[in-house]
Amino acid sequence: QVVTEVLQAERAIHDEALPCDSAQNRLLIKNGKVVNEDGMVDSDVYVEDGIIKQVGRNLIIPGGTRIIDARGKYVIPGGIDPHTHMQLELMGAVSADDFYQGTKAALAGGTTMIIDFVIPKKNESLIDAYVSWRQNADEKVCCDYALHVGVTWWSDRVKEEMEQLCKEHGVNSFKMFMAYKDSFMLRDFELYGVFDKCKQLGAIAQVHAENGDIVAENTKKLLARGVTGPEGHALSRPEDVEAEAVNRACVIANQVVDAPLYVVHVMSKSAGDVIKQKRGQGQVVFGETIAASLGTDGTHQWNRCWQHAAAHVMSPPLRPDSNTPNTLLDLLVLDVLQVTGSDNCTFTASQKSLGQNDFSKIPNGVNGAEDRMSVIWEKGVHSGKMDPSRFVAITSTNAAKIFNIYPRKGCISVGSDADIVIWDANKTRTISAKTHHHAVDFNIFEGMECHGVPEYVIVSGRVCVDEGDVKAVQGFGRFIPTPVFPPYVYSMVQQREEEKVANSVPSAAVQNDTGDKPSTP
Ligand SMILES: C[C@@H](CNC(N)=O)C(=O)O
Ligand SMILES: [Zn+2]
Ligand SMILES: [Zn+2]
Ligand SMILES: [Zn+2]
Repeated sequence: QVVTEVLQAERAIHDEALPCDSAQNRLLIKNGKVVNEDGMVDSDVYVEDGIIKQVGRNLIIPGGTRIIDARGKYVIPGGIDPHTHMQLELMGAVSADDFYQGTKAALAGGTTMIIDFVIPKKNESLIDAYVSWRQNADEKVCCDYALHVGVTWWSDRVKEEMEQLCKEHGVNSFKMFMAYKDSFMLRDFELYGVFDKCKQLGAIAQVHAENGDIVAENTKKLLARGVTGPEGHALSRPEDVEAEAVNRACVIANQVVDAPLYVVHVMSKSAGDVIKQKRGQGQVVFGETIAASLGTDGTHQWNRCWQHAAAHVMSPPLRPDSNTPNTLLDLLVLDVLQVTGSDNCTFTASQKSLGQNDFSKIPNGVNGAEDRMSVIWEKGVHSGKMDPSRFVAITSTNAAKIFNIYPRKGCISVGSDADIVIWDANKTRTISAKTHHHAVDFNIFEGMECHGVPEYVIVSGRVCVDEGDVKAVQGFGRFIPTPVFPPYVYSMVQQREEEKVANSVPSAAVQNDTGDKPSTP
């Protein structure tokens, strides 16, 4: 009851905050090339009251409409970043990008919606954690957002709260950690129970896939041998420690009988190969990789500058194999992986120094929310590996479909929210901590020149990046509920269930005339 009142009160405050004077209200985007995941067309887009009202040529529009000339530019759906950690308390620090600065940075890069993670402490109520995340986010976000919820412990109460979150609070996805032993990690039998509950609820089960026991043992051994630097982090959790957990999560999800699975931050070829194999066997499993794994690699963890190396520490680690970025891009082209996020979880140099003498104490996380789309355009589209439609699919549409907010989000079509980016493919920008909008003094893509720059970023019809100038409005973003049973995820699962029922002829019916029992298969 209290929770509902808090949320209702917030929503009321929030809705007042949505200024919509007429000048902001009507927009016509002319002469652009509209790109959706299924194709591109030269077309104009008319927006009113935050909604796309018309798409086509020679549109009839009312006076007082602001006109943006998108000649020579792409008009794409606003990016959706399904993996952020704004102001997350982790390993003794709070991530530096809060919901204001982090979403401002996201906007600057062309992302118009984030999905952040509520991460309850062990034995903490999931609902209480959710309420505090909402209170932190609602008053600060500059773009729309949704929430995944972490399941960091397991009990009947957790089961009930998962159900409540799905039925009353617009949550349809839960993240389980197979690493972070002694803090968030769940055991296999617990994963089995959570996956089963997710399936009953029509929710998406997400996993952070690393073998937490092996990481813990390797860490002890490395520290005992005097390896305390950031390189120890990468050495403690090599690729096959990730791939093993991906495989185990898939096996458990399969044994739960077709529980859909979403593997977050796939960081290696080995993990990608497991997903390729499981999808090839017909398992409903989705793979997400992140800007960091596409734009840089793990060699930096051996950098002689401690701060430089520590700034690249995240989990699963960036891989020292310099072919990894290209391999993961190829998996995105092949639809082995479907989604790109940022896993934006930034810590300043002084926060990273908590692990000065012990790599296992370096707060895990890197930046990515601002640079995700430009990095992927440069590495994916400008390089000729994928076309603009595939870029839209992996940076926006697929996340919208998986988390069941499509076509409200993730496409340029009549009736969709007016979350639109006018994208200049010919313009370049050089990424730097000196110019980025993050709250940290380091950027893992420092010096990288990217083709693909957002010229305008429009959120619910409001121009929040205007000819490159970021005009973010604190608290303007809204919480977007994500409904259960996304067709993109569950239609195949439900079809198989029906088939199974239809084909499971009752045993009595097959009893032959001698009356003996049919032999069991
Ligand atoms: C805690 C969070 C961010 N940190 C990271 N990926 O290293 C995660 O594991 O996704
Ligand atoms: Zn994770
Ligand atoms: Zn340095
Ligand atoms: Zn994460």
